[in-house]
Amino acid sequence: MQLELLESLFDKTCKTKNYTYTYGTAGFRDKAAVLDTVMFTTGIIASLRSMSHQGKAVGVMITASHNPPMDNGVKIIEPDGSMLSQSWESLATNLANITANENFLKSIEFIKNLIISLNIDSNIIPSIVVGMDSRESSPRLMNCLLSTLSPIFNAKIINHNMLTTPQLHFLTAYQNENCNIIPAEKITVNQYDTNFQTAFNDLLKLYEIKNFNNCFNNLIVDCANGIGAPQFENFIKGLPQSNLIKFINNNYKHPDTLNNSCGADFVKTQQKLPAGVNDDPSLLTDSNLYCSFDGDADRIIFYYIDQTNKFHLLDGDKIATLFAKFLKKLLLLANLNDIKLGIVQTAYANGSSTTYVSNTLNVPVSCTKTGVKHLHHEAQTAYDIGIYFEANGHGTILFSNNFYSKVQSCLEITKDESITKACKTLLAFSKVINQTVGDAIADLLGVVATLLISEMKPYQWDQQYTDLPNLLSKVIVPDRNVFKTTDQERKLTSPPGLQNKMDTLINKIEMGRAFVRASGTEDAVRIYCEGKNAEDVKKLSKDIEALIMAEVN
Ligand SMILES: CC(=O)N[C@H]1[C@@H](OP(=O)(O)O)O[C@H](CO)[C@@H](O)[C@@H]1O
Ligand SMILES: [Mg+2]
Repeated sequence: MQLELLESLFDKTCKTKNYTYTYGTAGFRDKAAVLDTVMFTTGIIASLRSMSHQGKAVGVMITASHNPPMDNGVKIIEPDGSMLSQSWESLATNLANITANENFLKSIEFIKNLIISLNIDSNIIPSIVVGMDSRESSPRLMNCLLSTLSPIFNAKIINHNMLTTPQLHFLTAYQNENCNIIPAEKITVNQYDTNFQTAFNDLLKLYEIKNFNNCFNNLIVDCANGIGAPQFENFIKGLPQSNLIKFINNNYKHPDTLNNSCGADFVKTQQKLPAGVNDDPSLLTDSNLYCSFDGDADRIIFYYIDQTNKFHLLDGDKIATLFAKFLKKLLLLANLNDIKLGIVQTAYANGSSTTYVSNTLNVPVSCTKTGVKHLHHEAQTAYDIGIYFEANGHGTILFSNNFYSKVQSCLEITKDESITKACKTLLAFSKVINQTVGDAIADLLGVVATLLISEMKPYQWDQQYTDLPNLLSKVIVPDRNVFKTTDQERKLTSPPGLQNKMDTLINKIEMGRAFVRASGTEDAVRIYCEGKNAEDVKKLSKDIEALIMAEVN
């Protein structure tokens, strides 16, 4: 390990100094112009992480998801495909800030100490799997990321170039799981495609479904002008009825259009159709199902329009309840009552969805802090089938070992046809889902399969419960770090006194609920409000915004 090369390698690719990086909700995110240094140090941290896992492959994805085109970011993926262990977040942040603000001897000292304290064998060769989204800055930042890997660590690098975040999560895990049978350099996105195409086709075969028109005429996919466009366009070549899928906002070769008036975040926060749908009147009918990916295709939300052209959102909460109802029915059919099914949400989940899950579906529901890493952890530890979704469409389902062994043994002993079919469906469905992370493509397959098997149209799916009117907005403040929260981010502890003032306003409106927290991905403070009446919600949101502005100015 040639750590003395650090400074000369840095000077070749990076220039940002005297800058403080923070680790946000999903890794480092900032203006692309200042990210060179943190990319450089992330390559080092990823190598050390791989070495601490005996050289197993660790993934690094360059993306800023739903953020505007001039932003970018980076996240590290654990060998099993999950997000970087939280105990390493501060190590990654410290190395970035030492390198940006002190001399290189300090960075080298930090790395050496880390190797000693974590008992890392420095003879181990790290293995790194990298990918990036379609942003203009991504290739330059990739260069910074890769710059230390060969000269310092002699690392094995698999570069998948442009692909979606969940594809990289899946392929990182896949490479580790198959390291004895498939050489790493033979692993491409084709393995991802084949895996999920086969899973989806196998599930539909169980029900002999050949025609999708019982549920929708066309599926309109808004790709946010991001990397999801080429990846999903290629993917659908292996699907039946792919002629029913129409693309909008698939202009990924023009990165300046990324997330611009389109994509999951736009549609969810604006609660309206994205750009591009109105350009072609033939796309606008009440018999279509619509969906939007975000910029790196790890989120998806659905929507439809009714006969009066009114827009109806089917967000992450609706996806979670659709899956919960479907899976619970299968568990009941198979008498698998000891498999624990539950839903994990954040405070942004619509209050109606939480009531519906607890009171109508009779399914347990947990609430965690914002950020997939928190939901994922809860789903994994609390349930055998842990369905987790953020309201914005970021989520997946985790199936435990207990789930697989119970379903498998039920399948082996039963002679009952309907129990057999329910068990086979559960197993096949679990393969359609990307269990490493939320995945727009895999979640889309899961939703379409559920609708087809349940013979449900979008408006019938929507009938599960009615969303309470709600509003998500953001305000820019001089220092968002003064906003500190407790109770899974539902209550402010700082600035002092602000929560009490908010409570007085919230208590005035019927079924009022609101909270404020600092964003972990943008330089802003988010305000969420809901209540029985849309006008009250609007007013509450404005009043809270005014409180915040009075507090910080
Ligand atoms: C309200 C909201 O949608 N917050 C998003 C957003 O986080 P913030 O910390 O709120 O900026 O980006 C995260 C990463 O994509 C996502 O996990 C999260 O749900
Ligand atoms: Mg994303």
